[in-house]
Amino acid sequence: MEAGGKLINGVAFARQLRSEIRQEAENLHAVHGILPTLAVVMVGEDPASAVYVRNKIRATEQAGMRSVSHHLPASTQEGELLALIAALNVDETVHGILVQLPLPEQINRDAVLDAIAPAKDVDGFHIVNAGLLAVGRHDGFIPCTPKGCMMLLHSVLPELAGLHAVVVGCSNIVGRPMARLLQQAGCTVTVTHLQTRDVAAETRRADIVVVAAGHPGLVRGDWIKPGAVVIDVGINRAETPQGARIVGDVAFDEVYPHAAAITPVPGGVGPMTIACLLQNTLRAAQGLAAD
Ligand SMILES: Nc1nc2c(c(=O)[nH]1)N[C@@H](CN(C=O)c1ccc(C(=O)N[C@@H](CCC(=O)O)C(=O)O)cc1)CN2
Ligand SMILES: [Mg+2]
Repeated sequence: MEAGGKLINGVAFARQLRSEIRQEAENLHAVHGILPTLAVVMVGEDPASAVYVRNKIRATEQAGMRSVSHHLPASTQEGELLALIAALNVDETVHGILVQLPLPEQINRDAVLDAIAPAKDVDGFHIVNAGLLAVGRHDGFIPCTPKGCMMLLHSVLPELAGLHAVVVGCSNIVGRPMARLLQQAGCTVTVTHLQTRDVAAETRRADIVVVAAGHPGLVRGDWIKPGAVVIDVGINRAETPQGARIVGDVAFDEVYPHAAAITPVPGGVGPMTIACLLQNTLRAAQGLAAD
């Protein structure tokens, strides 16, 4: 948290983490001759994905690691993508493989994610890594966004045991792994989803609210218990009177006065996603999944 403030600064946290990763990566290279290498695979022309992929490649190189980029056309068939992944799986110079999501609709996302060798699955989306997390084992890769959310939470709440956490949203990328991590940190966890009758009634009881719903401004001021910590994972493009902006799933101006600490969008969780990807890539190169 900023000194005396309640805004959780993901940019500053991620910058510090990236500088620590760079030192470790340089050490791995200097001492063991291993240059951590991330293969970044993108299919199609989604403009937001193109920005994220560019940022990941740049961040990898700034962290003293190597990236190899594979950009396939939107018409790519599943078999072609699976063949590329099979080649990357056996390429000993590649330690981490990332397939940017979303994929075009002719491609089965789960088939692709499960084709990545679990030891190179730095996104932590492979069913083996999801399973290891689900059963409380610490030797798999943890998905980058929930991993980053946990780091930000620990920065303002060193002890999470006994707290009540509510996770709004249950995607495989954020909500589900987030709930597992919170539970393993000792929280009592409620996960809300599209069928939840009264989401606000759940969040009002929470000490920690993590929102990953993909719905701009969903969480309002009166949904938050005074003193709760709020983590906003949403990234939504919105038209405002000031022009196009990125906004979260939390109505920030309403929630800010109630919260003890809150992540902004942009500048909260997003930068941590990329920093944690670098950390997972370093761990893959070190032959260690867990931290
Ligand atoms: N294979 C993956 N695909 C996707 C993931 C992922 O973790 N792995 N997550 C998202 C997109 N994403 C990374 O890929 C990502 C999104 C946003 C940010 C970020 O830093 N956001 C900034 C604001 C960005 C802006 O202004 O446009 C912020 O919140 O400060 C990083 C990574 C879906 N796909
Ligand atoms: Mg953010």
